[in-house]
Amino acid sequence: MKRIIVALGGNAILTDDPSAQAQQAALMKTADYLTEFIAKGDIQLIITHGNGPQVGNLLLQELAGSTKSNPAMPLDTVGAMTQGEIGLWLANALNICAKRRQLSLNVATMLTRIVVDEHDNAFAHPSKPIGPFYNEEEVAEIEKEHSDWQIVEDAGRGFRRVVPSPKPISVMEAQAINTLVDNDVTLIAGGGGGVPVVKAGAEVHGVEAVIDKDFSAAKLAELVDADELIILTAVKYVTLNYQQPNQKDLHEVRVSQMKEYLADNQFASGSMKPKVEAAISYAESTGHKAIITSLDNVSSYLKDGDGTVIVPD
Ligand SMILES: Nc1ncnc2c1ncn2[C@@H]1O[C@H](COP(=O)(O)OP(=O)(O)O)[C@@H](O)[C@H]1O
Ligand SMILES: NC(=O)OP(=O)(O)O
Repeated sequence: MKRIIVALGGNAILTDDPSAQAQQAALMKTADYLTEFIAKGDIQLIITHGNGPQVGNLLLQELAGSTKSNPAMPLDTVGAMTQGEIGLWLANALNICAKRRQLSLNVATMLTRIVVDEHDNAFAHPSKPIGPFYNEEEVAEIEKEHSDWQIVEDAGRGFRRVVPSPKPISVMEAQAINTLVDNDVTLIAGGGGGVPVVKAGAEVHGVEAVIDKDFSAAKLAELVDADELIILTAVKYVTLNYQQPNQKDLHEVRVSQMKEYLADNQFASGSMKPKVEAAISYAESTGHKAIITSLDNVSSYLKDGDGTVIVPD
């Protein structure tokens, strides 16, 4: 049986409608693709997912309802809440879809803490977009109310708040994760990139940041000695000259070649670049391949290997 880590991108969870009902419906579709993949491939999946829109939205709700006797929770705690929220929906959806396909899956969601360096440069340079998109007038209003927020333009799609996104160093629940995975659990772990924590001696405490789930997925894949890392997003291929007349799909690419494309700024920061970096890091450190493709292509990938496949040199 192959052990594969998948990292689910935004389109696997959120459509235009951020209601709980719509997100659960999106996750049902996602679970349908994933259980088809499991059924066709004799695969054990370990799943991680993003939380950028959800953590930002939940933080806004916390702030809007905050009073002295019922204060808003900090970002790390809100991140943990979104692990629970999305982990719950995804586990339910996987159970339903597995039953439809007569698959016997033992699904569990693990609240995962990921150790980061409190001196990571990312704390001085927030880069992770969270929550909704704003237009220029809305940004002007928000800046009056939240002078400490950093808001940036997000790839031509509008403006979003950005928060620090330190790199994952290690996984607090490493041993528990390996125990579950070795016992054939279909594990949802490291959701939202994991809750970022720092260690000070014997103490552990959460820090206000959001880790990129693609980097956490690569860490988890190394941890459980996965055969492959698959990063699922909205596009079937990573491309060169993205959205230019000379756009070119990438199929199988060696790590050294991918590094050259990275150096050539082919991949947008905050969207495709972290995926490519995570894929390179995984392929280099494990000698296994990493795949970036679309959710709806995941079963075809199994059949014909189609998608962007990053292979070690
Ligand atoms: N070179 C590129 N090749 C393909 N897609 C790219 C490229 N550069 C930017 N993108 C965009 O990046 C998106 C993936 O990033 P994002 O939407 O942030 O990921 P996620 O699926 O994790 O939410 C793609 O759907 C595409 O719109
Ligand atoms: N935490 C994280 O990477 O979330 P998104 O994928 O939603 O940005």
